[in-house]
Amino acid sequence: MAPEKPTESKGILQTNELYKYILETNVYPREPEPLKEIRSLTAPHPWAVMGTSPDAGQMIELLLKLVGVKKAIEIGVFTGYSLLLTALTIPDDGKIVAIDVDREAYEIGRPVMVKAKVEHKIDFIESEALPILDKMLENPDNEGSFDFVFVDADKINYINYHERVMKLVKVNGIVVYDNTLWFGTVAQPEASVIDDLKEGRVSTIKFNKSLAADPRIEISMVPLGDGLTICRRVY
Ligand SMILES: C[S@@+](CC[C@H](N)C(=O)[O-])C[C@H]1O[C@@H](n2cnc3c(N)ncnc32)[C@H](O)[C@@H]1O
Ligand SMILES: O=c1cc(-c2ccc(O)cc2)oc2c(O)c(O)ccc12
Repeated sequence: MAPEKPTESKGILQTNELYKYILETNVYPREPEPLKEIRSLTAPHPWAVMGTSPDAGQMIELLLKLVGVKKAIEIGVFTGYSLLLTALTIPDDGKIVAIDVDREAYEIGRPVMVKAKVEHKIDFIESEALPILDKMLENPDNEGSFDFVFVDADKINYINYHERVMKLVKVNGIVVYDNTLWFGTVAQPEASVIDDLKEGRVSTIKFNKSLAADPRIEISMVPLGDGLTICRRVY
């Protein structure tokens, strides 16, 4: 049986009704209007499923506030749900470096960021993420200077992003990786996984193992959306 995609479906919860219950009681009533607007602008996009789910977004918002994030990096922007969420949450003099190869998708959400008066906090860079992270590391001022990093891009590069991100985030800073359950396939035998998900399954399993063995971080894997792994840089 093909795995269900997580948006508007139950993810790893027991039922879709339970997921609907969580959204309707806890999430939608508190979701800021500009985020609702980005969701509806994104809905017709053929890859709308990639947008951060609002329940995962709520958890990220809580983390941003708990840590008091001022400087952030986002790898994987798409139409900008998580980017706008971050921009709305950090203070007016906060900054987010947001990297994505796809400017067209970003342009779908950008008018909402302008209307919400948060665009001045955003530095969108249209590029592959790895060379940008390497370039950022050439400037010693960037080392250990970021409070928060959200990684939600090509899963096969998560291992490569992690090494760079560990140098950019400060001690006690937070890094969140999305899709660390990869549609539940990380716990399924390869033979039962559809071809489209096989490559992501292998890289996600390898990545999860490497995080679990990394002494520089404390971690918690949260079964929200498609799985979020929250890491705190310890040293
Ligand atoms: C899952 S979507 C991001 C969703 C986004 N965080 C949101 O809340 O809507 C993944 C994004 O990663 C981007 N991407 C994929 N490979 C990339 C790479 N090597 N460098 C930069 N961006 C990449 C894609 O263009 C896509 O927009
Ligand atoms: O269905 C997807 C696909 C992706 C994805 C695939 C390949 C890339 O290079 C980047 C992203 O990401 C997703 C995602 O982050 C999500 O939360 C749900 C679905 C998908």
